Amino acid sequence: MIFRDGLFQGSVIAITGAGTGIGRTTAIALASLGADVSLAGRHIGTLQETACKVEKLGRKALVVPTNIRNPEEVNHFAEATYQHYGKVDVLINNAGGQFIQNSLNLSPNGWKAVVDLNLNGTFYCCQAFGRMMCQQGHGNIINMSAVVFETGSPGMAHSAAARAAVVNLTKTLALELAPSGVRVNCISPGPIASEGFIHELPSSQYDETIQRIPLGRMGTLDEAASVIVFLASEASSFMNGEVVIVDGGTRLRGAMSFLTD
Ligand SMILES: CCCCC/C=C/C(=O)SCCNC(=O)CCNC(=O)[C@H](O)C(C)(C)COP(=O)(O)OP(=O)(O)OC[C@H]1O[C@@H](n2cnc3c(N)ncnc32)[C@H](O)[C@@H]1OP(=O)(O)O
Ligand SMILES: NC(=O)C1=CN([C@@H]2O[C@H](COP(=O)(O)OP(=O)(O)OC[C@H]3O[C@@H](n4cnc5c(N)ncnc54)[C@H](OP(=O)(O)O)[C@@H]3O)[C@@H](O)[C@H]2O)C=CC1
Repeated sequence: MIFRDGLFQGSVIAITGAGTGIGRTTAIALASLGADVSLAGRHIGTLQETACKVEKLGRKALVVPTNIRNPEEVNHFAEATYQHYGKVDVLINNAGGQFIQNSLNLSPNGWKAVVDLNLNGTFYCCQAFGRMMCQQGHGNIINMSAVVFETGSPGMAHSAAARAAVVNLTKTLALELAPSGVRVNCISPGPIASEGFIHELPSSQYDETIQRIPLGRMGTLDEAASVIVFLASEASSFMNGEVVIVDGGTRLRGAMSFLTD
């Protein structure tokens, strides 16, 4: 990490999807820079593994198993975090995902599950933590989109639509919450070599995906996490309602299809 030691000393940071991939890497990076963290996700086992790593760095970690598709569980995540730490400086809405399917074959429930996760879940978290941040008079929310928000993406209609909505939600919240001292930004990654992405990507598409990335490789977990760390830090203090694209230039080549037939 190129950030200075102790950058987040005294900060409390809540992260969703913190048991794996970009969320886990970000939580550990922030803890290594001094932050105490509150970790959410559905699976307690992976969250506890992240918590162990955070505690080995000498920082505190609260584990709150949460399905962000459920607004009551999200409210509990926010309340438990505030009760435990007394404040939250930054919320990172990292949890998300989808499955690849042709639009015409998507079931209503499949569409709903992905929109619920990526858009509604993000909104519930923004609302629950945003209320508390506005009361405390400061805060910083970082949402997760995906580069497909801009290009569209065959095989990802549900996710691309939800990610575009997250960008718009970010802008509206940036305007609504700014007078209360809360800023809201968004990161939009392209292909990042997380286990989740590699697992979801049909193996027959691996080589083609790499070829489509102008930098000739997928981004690393650290390369996604370091942009989130920047947005979480005061180095970005005059950024609000912004979308930071981290895709090695992938979007410049247009929409990427994930369909195999
Ligand atoms: C240019 C680069 C762009 C990169 C863009 C983004 C990349 C990434 O996001 S990388 C992160 C990768 N990680 C994931 O995507 C997580 C893996 N996905 C999932 O865990 C799931 O797909 C889910 C979380 C999105 C939803 O699963 P789940 O909670 O288990 O869903 P339900 O059991 O509630 O089922 C609801 C509904 O959805 C249908 N469904 C679920 N998974 C699939 C599937 N793999 N294929 C087809 N359909 C699926 C399921 O059948 C249900 O529908 P009905 O059967 O009609 O009830
Ligand atoms: N890797 C990439 O190329 C890109 C990734 N992204 C996005 O970045 C984020 C992190 O992805 P990445 O690290 O790659 O992949 P992962 O699959 O490792 O991360 C997804 C995380 O979301 C959590 N999650 C899923 N559903 C829920 C839910 N209902 N409630 C709470 N948590 C949930 C998962 O934990 P659990 O299963 O325990 O709930 C998991 O930790 C995701 O939003 C992803 O869509 C965006 C663009 C590109």
